[in-house]
Amino acid sequence: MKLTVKDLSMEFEQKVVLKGINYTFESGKIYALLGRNGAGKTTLFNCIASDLQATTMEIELDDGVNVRNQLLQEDVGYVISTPVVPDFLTGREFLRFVLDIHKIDYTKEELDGYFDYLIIDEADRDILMKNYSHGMKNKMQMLVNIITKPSILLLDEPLTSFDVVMAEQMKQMLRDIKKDRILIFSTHIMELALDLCDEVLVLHDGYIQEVNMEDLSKDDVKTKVIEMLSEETL
Ligand SMILES: Nc1ncnc2c1ncn2[C@@H]1O[C@H](COP(=O)(O)OP(=O)(O)OP(=O)(O)O)[C@@H](O)[C@H]1O
Repeated sequence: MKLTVKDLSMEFEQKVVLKGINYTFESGKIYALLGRNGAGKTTLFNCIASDLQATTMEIELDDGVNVRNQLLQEDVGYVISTPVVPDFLTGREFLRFVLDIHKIDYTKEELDGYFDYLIIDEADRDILMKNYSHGMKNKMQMLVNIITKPSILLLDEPLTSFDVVMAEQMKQMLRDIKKDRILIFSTHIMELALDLCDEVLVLHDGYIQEVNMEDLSKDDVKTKVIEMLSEETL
């Protein structure tokens, strides 16, 4: 599967944030998106997820059989660092709701299996999610995206609230699912990008540049990324 983003620009009233993004993302790889604060990483995700109307953008999704020029809502999963879950539902009610609307059959054991997988304590499964910690809300958000299997998964700094055990488990899960999905992962943690991701992309001055990592050590890549992000303009 391939997702091609062409001529993506995004201009807010006072500021041009994205000037011309052209890139083809492929399934089987995890892409790290690095950029300075305010570079436009979230804006880029919002445009791909149609949460924002880009000023200009063309899209091509090639699943190997068909090519489409529009993304459907179910094509894109979006995990944001500040998770939004319905506070008035318990974790179990929310999960049931998600499974029901996606017409996925489940037994009580399978439902508990999802919570077990995410290491959500039995005592927490039937309390309102408004009482969940930030990390627990994030887990629920991640779980929805595991269950619904969107072709494109946008992850905006998703691991920062997870404890070390959960973060490792999530990294492994992302490696496991990358074969059939396009995964784009924004982070400020360079070690995480280099550990988890197959390609490193730098968003700077409104454009994306791929970091050629061939024959480079991790330290060399880090130096290169910092140099790229420090440039006044590309
Ligand atoms: N709805 C909006 N209206 C006006 N300006 C916006 C809007 N959304 C984002 N911006 C501006 O776009 C720029 C990019 O913001 P964005 O959140 O995409 O950056 P980011 O790379 O995700 O930053 P960070 O790493 O700090 O999270 C910022 O200058 C921001 O103020």
